[in-house]
Amino acid sequence: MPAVKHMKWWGWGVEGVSFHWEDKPAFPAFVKRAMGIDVASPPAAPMSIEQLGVPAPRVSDEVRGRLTDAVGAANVAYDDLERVVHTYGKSLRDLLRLRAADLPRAPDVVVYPGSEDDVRAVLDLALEADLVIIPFGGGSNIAGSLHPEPDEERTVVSLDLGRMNQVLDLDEDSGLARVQAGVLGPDLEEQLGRRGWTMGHYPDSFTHSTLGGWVATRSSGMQSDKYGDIAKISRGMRVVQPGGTLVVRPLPSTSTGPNTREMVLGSEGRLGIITEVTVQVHRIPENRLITAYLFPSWEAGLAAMQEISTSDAHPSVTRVSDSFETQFSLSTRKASKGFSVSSAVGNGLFKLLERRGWDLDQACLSFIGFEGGRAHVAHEKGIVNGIVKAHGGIGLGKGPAVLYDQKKFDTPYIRDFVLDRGGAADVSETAAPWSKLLPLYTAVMENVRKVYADLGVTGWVMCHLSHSEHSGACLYFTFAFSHDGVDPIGQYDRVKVAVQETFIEQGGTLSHHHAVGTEHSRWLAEDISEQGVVMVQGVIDTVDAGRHLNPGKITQR
Ligand SMILES: Cc1cc2nc3c(=O)[nH]c(=O)nc-3n(C[C@H](O)[C@H](O)[C@H](O)COP(=O)(O)OP(=O)(O)OC[C@H]3O[C@@H](n4cnc5c(N)ncnc54)[C@H](O)[C@@H]3O)c2cc1C
Repeated sequence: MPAVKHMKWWGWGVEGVSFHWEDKPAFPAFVKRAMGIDVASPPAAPMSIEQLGVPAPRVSDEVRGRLTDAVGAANVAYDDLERVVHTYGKSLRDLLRLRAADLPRAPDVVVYPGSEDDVRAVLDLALEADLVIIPFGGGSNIAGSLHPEPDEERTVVSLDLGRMNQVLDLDEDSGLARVQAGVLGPDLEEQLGRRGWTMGHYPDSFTHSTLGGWVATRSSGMQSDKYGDIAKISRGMRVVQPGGTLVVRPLPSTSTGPNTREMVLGSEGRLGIITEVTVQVHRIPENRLITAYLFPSWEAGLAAMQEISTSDAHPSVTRVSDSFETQFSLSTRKASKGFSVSSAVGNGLFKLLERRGWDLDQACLSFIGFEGGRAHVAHEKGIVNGIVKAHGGIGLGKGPAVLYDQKKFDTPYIRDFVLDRGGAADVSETAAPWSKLLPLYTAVMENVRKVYADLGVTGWVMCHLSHSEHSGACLYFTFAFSHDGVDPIGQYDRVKVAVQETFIEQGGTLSHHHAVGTEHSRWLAEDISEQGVVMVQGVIDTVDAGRHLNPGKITQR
């Protein structure tokens, strides 16, 4: 098979890497209190791929022959491991299904095209032989955007773009790079970095997600405050569709509407296969600085973020955790390095804050990022320091922020650790105007705790604000509980529905950056109106009348 990197079939990240609590002294007590989990309890026995009972591939000899003709025998796979890796994304539901050997339908074949001509050949075959195509990037989505419909009778082809991973052209005058859609985050930044450029898109899933996947899910990276989300970064694209190839030229702006670029963003494979994207790139900044702050309350932190968003400072990152996420963050700090509960208490900071009247259980940790020339960074930091002070916050310096920056891509491994010990954890995020954020937050926290009480489970819910815009921001909730072992998916559904319904009731969107998929599609009409769904379905039906492209996602049809 081609040398395309994939994650573990049963969890997050690369084989052999996992979360360890032994060097984090506060973690055992925290996870016991939050979820009732004993870190010393033996983990669930690892499953073998044979235990999944993967359904046999349904592919005629003729289709096998023609797929080989289209991309070469070395780039077509029928084995169980390849097909399982390409069945699900990484949502909690996906992982629980795998652990329950719940695999009603897997792709019948995985195909690795090496060029846009290969993609065209596979799509033309799909139209002629009535096959289904599901484009695959890194498989990191958490919205149920990948799995075939359970009752799909046609042959399902997973089209993995992983061989198409090159920066094709860099227009340095315009700051535009033409890039193949299958490139993973680190490979993209490495190719741009060699020439002194960056795209600046760093989702927490950066290491295992692709440019095409980001566009197809309307992704947002942690530095979106400066670089914009993928909708802003992507200027041009090429999309192989049943009727022809959609070409969106990389213009800085246009009044030609309705906008086809906007239609492809978030289309989750339903409007064709994105083969190339022309993205906005920037010279690597002279300085990159992330600073930590501590606020006396969530309300103070939120008010400060709002003021920063409308100030003359334009930080690259704005993030404040509520007190619950702050406690979680402190529990995962290593004993010996930088800022930790013990070192903070030891150096008297917390005692000083208590003397000043702080309730430390309410303290909220914040990270603000700055990028640019030295004078520019100093100027912006000065503005932010003033705003933080005005809202009662204090600066903690670079120490804790350096640690945050180093471990941000490791945090996802914690979920597998928890899953192995009878726990369930997932996230839901939304965006809403500033005026609605606090009531929305309060309602979500109350409603999740009510569900935990109804279910009789020990659970935790925490939140941070990030991705600030002029008119509002994203609230990102993480929920975790120890399930009863009998019906974890049913229990997860109760919590997830409570969160999502509260988002809609309180004026938020169903997701700020995780897309619709199948996980959020039941709230689509409430989010974009019934007429909005009619328009979206109309575009899908026009482009793909035969439902050959990832059917069932976004609109459930
Ligand atoms: C731990 C974790 C952290 C995460 N953090 C973030 C975050 O910070 N920000 C964020 O935005 N998201 C985040 N996500 C969600 C996920 O990483 C994004 O949705 C990402 O954009 C998916 O990219 P992918 O390449 O993995 O796509 P996949 O999961 O492979 O596919 C997602 C969808 O896009 C379609 N697709 C993929 N490639 C193409 C293509 N070339 N043409 C057409 N359709 C295509 C697929 O058919 C599918 O419908 C996170 C997920 C996890 C598990």
